[in-house]
Amino acid sequence: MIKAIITDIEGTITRISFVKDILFPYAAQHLAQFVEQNQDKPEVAEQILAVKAEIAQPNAPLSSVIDALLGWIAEDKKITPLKQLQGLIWQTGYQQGDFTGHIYPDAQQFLAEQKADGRELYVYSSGSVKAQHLLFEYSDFGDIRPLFADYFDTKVGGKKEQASYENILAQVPFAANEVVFLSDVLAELDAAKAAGMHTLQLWRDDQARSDTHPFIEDFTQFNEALFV
Ligand SMILES: CSCCC(=O)C(=O)COP(=O)(O)O
Ligand SMILES: [Mg+2]
Repeated sequence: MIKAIITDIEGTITRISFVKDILFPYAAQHLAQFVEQNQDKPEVAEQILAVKAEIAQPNAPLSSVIDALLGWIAEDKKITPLKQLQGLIWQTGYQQGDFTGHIYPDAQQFLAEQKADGRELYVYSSGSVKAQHLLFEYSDFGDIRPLFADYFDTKVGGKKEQASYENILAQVPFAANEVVFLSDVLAELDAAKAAGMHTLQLWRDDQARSDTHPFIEDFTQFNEALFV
C-alpha cells in the first residue's frame, strides 16, 4: 500500500521549459553580479569554495569560478554548489514578480487530493531545497508549501544513484515498499527502484521512455492499481 509519495519537480510536476527557458537563463544573466556582490556572505562563500574544489583549483580567481558556473548552467549540470547558488539568485526574481513557479494543474490537483487522502508528500529535486521552497511559495497556485512534509536535494546525493534514495528512506518514517517515486527520468527511476521504492514515470514531453516502470501522461491517469 502506498503511504508516501516522493516527487521530482522538472518534467514531473513542472514544465521543463519553465526551468530551461526561464529559470536557467535568469540565473545565467544574474550570476556574475550576484557572486561578485555577495562573495563574502557565508552561504555564497561556501559555494565558491565548493566550486574551487570541484574544478580542483583551490586558488582559482573569482572569474574562473564564475566561468565554471556559467558553463555548468549551459550544460545543465546538477552540481551542488551551482544548484545552491541558483536558488539564492532566483529568490529576487520570484520576489519581484518576474516569474511564478509553474505547476501543471493536474499535478496541483493530484498532490492536494493525495494529501487529503492521508498520504505524506515529499520532494526530491536537483534544484536546491531553497529553490524548491521558492517555486512552491510563489507557484501559479499560490503558496503550496504546506502540501509537503519535507524536501530533499543533491545534498542526499545525485538523483541517479541508489544510495540517494536509501538516504531519503533513512530520513522518512516509511518502508521502501510504502513509497512511490515520481519522475520523468529513467535513470532516476531505476535508482529509486533499486532502493526498493515503487516508481512511476511521467511521459509529458520527449524524455526517453520505457515500459520498465509504470507510466502515465498526466496525473488524471494516476491509479493505485499501477503498483500491484
Ligand atoms: C527546484 S526548481 C529548479 C529545478 C532545477 O534546478 C533542476 O535542476 C531540476 O531538476 P529536477 O531534479 O527537478 O528534474
Ligand atoms: Mg525531472
